[in-house]
Amino acid sequence: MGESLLSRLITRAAYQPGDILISDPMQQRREFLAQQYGVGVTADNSEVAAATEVLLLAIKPQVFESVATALPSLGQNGPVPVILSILAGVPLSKLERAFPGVPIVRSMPNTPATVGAGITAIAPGTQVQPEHLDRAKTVLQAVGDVVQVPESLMDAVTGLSGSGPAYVAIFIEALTDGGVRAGLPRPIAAQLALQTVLGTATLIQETQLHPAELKDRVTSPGGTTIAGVAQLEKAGFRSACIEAVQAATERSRQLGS
Ligand SMILES: NC(=O)C1=CN([C@@H]2O[C@H](COP(=O)(O)OP(=O)(O)OC[C@H]3O[C@@H](n4cnc5c(N)ncnc54)[C@H](O)[C@@H]3O)[C@@H](O)[C@H]2O)C=CC1
Ligand SMILES: O=C(O)[C@@H]1CCC=N1
Repeated sequence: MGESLLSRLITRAAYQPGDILISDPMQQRREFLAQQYGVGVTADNSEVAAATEVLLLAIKPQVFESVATALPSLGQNGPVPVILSILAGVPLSKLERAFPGVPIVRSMPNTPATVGAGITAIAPGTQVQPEHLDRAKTVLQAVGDVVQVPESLMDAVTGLSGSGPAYVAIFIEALTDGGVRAGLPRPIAAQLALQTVLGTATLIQETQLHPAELKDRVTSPGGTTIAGVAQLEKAGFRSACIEAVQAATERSRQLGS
């Protein structure tokens, strides 16, 4: 996810590669990132503690405690940076205990950020002033839309839009398989499935139609669509989507505890 944000930030010239320093313990990753994006790299997390504007935390929640404990105090020799955390589940209370007095913005982006079509929810911590929030938004708006939510809703956001690209990808893959089963060559089925999802999302976005209204317009009496819809309902498609978001939300809560 860190690389998704990085690639778009550089493409949009929100930051110059020379102004970015990335710390990663894997040599292969460091070499790849330096070569691909021209950014500075280090294996020493404490070097990123010298960040002056934004310190993006993009590690796994499971290693947060050990990484945070090993970092020196932030802003020792200059301005205190805003910490922008994208960690699933890790609450502001835990982040603020690890970095006392530091402005922290908890956020949940998603992978369409890579192509500037992401959506990120943010929740500011207790030390965050309007200028800190602006700084965080500048980073995140370079990769898509930004919405602010109460922190209590961040796990639900993680279950929906954070994890959602995987659900949609499975749907596209499954539609493609359906086309293949119905006799279409796979490349054609894949193109039809992808453009159907993309086109429907764009149609709903541009017309502001309620999804149910669009469904009704496609569904001719006694026609093909209602036959397909009936099968989706029989297989519990809606329930599967609702339960998927719920399970991911609960997992997000677990990761932070
Ligand atoms: N993958 C996604 O779609 C999204 C992920 N996130 C969050 O982003 C974070 C990263 O997730 P992914 O990108 O999926 O994982 P990832 O495994 O692809 O990336 C984690 C990176 O952290 C590095 N790393 C491991 N230990 C480290 C340490 N001690 N110090 C510094 N770097 C270290 C790894 O080498 C790797 O490059 C997680 O907290 C996740 O909850 C948030 C939104 C969406
Ligand atoms: O699967 C995960 O834990 C991360 C958080 C949201 C999307 N991917």
